[in-house]
Amino acid sequence: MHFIAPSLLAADFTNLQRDVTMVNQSEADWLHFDVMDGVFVPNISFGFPILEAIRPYIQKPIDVHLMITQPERYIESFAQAGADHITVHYEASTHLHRTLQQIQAAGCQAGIALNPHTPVHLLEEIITEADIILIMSVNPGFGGQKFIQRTYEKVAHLKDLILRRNAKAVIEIDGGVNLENAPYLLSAGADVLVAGNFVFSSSDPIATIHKLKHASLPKIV
Ligand SMILES: O=C(CO)[C@H](O)[C@H](O)COP(=O)(O)O
Repeated sequence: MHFIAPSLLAADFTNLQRDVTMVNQSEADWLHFDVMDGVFVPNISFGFPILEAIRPYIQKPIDVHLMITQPERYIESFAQAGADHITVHYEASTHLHRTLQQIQAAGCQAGIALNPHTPVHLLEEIITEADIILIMSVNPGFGGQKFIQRTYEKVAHLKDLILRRNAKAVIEIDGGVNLENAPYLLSAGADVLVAGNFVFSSSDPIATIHKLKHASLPKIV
């Protein structure tokens, strides 16, 4: 069964406790937490104070996605603030092998994110060290963007690489995920679906999470 990770970026920031409670009551598996620095991506989101504020209330693992330059400078701080997983961008970390070790030494699961233009084959020498590979299915920086169709093929390539190298990494998809593309992403090999606006802008977020959680593979006729 796949995992669902609602993205806090799309929550109502004037009602964070209500939205975190909704995630607790839902079938969501993780809470996705997007950190943007205004340099690696053209937007600034939130950081340590919000993570520390929600940590006592959220009952699910917090999946921190660092869209920041030189992420290695902040690994221990995010772990101390309550992160369970820390994902850094392939494009942002010069010594990625060392950064993954740093994340795991801090007691967190270590992830690598790929921008839409970054090919999967660049992971060949590092795939066995990662716990999570996050495929960006939009250009990072903003919620509510249109899903990039080419993602399906990329997920299938990544699944092949994971199987070929006997790696343990799970495949997470982030950006524009909805009930139309979810079955095809799962069919291509996705394990975790991040969903921001599709969940938080829906009239019944708990029901929307339920539908994503029970999305089935497309039927072949
Ligand atoms: O990483 C992100 C943006 O950079 C968000 O997690 C992602 O965009 C999810 O939001 P939505 O489901 O609304 O596209």
